[in-house]
Amino acid sequence: MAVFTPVTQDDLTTWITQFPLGVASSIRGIASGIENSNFFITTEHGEFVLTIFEKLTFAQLPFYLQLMRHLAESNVAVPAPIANNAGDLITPLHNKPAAIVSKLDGSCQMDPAPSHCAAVGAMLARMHLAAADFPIRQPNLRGIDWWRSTVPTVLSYMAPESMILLLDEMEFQEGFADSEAYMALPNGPIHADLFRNNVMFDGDRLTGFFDFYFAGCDTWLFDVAVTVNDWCIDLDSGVLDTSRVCALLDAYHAVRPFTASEKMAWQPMLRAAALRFWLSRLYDFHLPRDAEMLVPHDPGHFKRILQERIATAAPTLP
Ligand SMILES: Nc1ncnc2c1ncn2[C@@H]1O[C@H](COP(=O)(O)OP(=O)(O)OP(=O)(O)O)[C@@H](O)[C@H]1O
Ligand SMILES: N[C@@H](CCO)C(=O)O
Repeated sequence: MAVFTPVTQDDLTTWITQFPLGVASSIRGIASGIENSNFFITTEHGEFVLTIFEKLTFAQLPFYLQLMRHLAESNVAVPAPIANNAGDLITPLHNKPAAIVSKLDGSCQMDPAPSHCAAVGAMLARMHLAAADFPIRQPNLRGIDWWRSTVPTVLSYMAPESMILLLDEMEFQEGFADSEAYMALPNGPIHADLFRNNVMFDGDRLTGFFDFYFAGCDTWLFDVAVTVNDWCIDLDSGVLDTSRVCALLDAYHAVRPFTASEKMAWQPMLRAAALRFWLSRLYDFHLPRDAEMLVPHDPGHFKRILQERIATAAPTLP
């Protein structure tokens, strides 16, 4: 159960008066999710999602909420943040930052077909283009600087064979990050965590991307690689499914054509995207916040994906 900070109906009834949403009639904790406390709330104006941020600070949050507002205003389907009567998108609740956003219709597609991957690829490209003129800059907080500081922390928990893989990959990624092809990659605000569980579909219609709380400025190709590494694989083996990869990449390319430098950087970027989630899962597994409340994601899943990307070339970019 991922409600770290409980909110009662009484808490909500008082707090909601600062929003133009009328009286709140219900609140229900959302069990899934590992980062924040999430609730579905119903008010006189409809259904919304209330999030209490457990780690992100008041200083970091404007980037995410303003980005979602910017995208929603650019007709990219994402939850629209609701401002309170003073115009603030982030307001304290139980001494933590909290926000209300619109609720997306539908449910997550956990067994995607090529058509779902194509819808995700096309919208990802539209999102990158729409976010390009977003004025706030905040780095991807799970980028290479975070990898550098996290590797020494997790190494002591790892078996020798995994340590060697991790250290070798870090060395490879340091070289990649210094390469001319990397420096030439187009960048801007990215979602950075666009897994199957962060996209809603109503039937076959994509109704929105959500959970922007790992978003940051980074290369667009990293976002594509994170997405492909989750949407286009066999979950047991990590092996890429060519038809889903091609559907996603072709649909992305039709909206925002890949550049020559992106074509050169594709294979190492898939490895970078695997490394990022192997590392965060290792960290959460060995240094859990509250061991009683969470079943940590399996780090071995992304170790397998990394090994597979090293061993087998992915379909090339169109
Ligand atoms: N705007 C929204 N509209 C509809 N449902 C939502 C929305 N935001 C969150 N949810 C629901 O809440 C669940 C948890 O949300 P979310 O993924 O943002 O949590 P989280 O703690 O950041 O999780 P994680 O980082 O593990 O993905 C989602 O799986 C989804 O069912
Ligand atoms: N998508 C991440 C969880 C954080 O949102 C993972 O699967 O490790």
